[in-house]
Amino acid sequence: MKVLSQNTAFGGMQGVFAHDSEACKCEMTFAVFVPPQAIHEPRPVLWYLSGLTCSHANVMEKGEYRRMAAELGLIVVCPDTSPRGNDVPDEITNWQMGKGAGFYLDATEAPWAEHYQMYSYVTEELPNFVSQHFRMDMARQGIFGHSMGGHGAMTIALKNPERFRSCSAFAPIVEPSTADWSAPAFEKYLGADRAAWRQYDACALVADGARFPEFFIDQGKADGFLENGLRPWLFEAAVKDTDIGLTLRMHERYDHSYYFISTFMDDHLKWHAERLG
Ligand SMILES: N[C@@H](CCC(=O)N[C@@H](CS)C(=O)NCC(=O)O)C(=O)O
Repeated sequence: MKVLSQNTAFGGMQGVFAHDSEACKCEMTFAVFVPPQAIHEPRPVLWYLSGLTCSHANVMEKGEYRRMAAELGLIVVCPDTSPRGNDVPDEITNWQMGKGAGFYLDATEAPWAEHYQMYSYVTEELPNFVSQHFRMDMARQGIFGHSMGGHGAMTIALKNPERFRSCSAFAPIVEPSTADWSAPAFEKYLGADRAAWRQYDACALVADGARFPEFFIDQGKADGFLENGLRPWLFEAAVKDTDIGLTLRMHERYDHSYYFISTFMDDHLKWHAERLG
């Protein structure tokens, strides 16, 4: 593991690390916050998945999670949003495809499939790797994220309910297979057969029988992507006649930015801590 930076914060450690990923066939960078309690005992792990155009750094710099994570004793891991490097295909002028837009899926179509294996990377390779380096209690894992990362968190929780005890999201894309800003990417990554898209779509997963005990979603009403990209009411409708719990908070005046995320970050950390023990 390459140490890119390590800084003391709130008695714990904020680090940025890199490693060679087999799944993505490139070097991947990720951030880990280790709370002071992890010096003495393994602590619960919270995975934060970021949105389009982001790397590990956006939430680390603007998410304001460290004070509360240190207080609650939560390890927070922030992966990148796509494979990186000169060998990795991209659409340079399209921020909704390629680098920074991995959508937390395993691509099956050329030329994307060779590197864009973000589902396997985030659910298998990275957890196996980081748990060897930090004092993590892997029996207590939660997952959350923003926008494309909210989609990632919700689909990963629905597909792995035995693994995660808690899931929440800021402004998630709840039905990416029908949203303007994700359906074109799904077609390129997964091909034209929409049946293959359903495993990466929270609403479709619920319709197909996937279950997770409860979700917590915060959404700003002044978010410019609300109507065409995010549409949390679709998830509300999807879970309506199921036993899936949903706390959906719609906030006047808040937009899609990290000003919104950081405002409600403490609420999300507490939600997870209550369920992770
Ligand atoms: N580049 C897009 C905006 C993309 C965007 O808002 N990305 C969100 C995630 S979907 C984000 O977190 N951006 C990085 C940041 O705010 O630090 C645009 O010009 O409309």
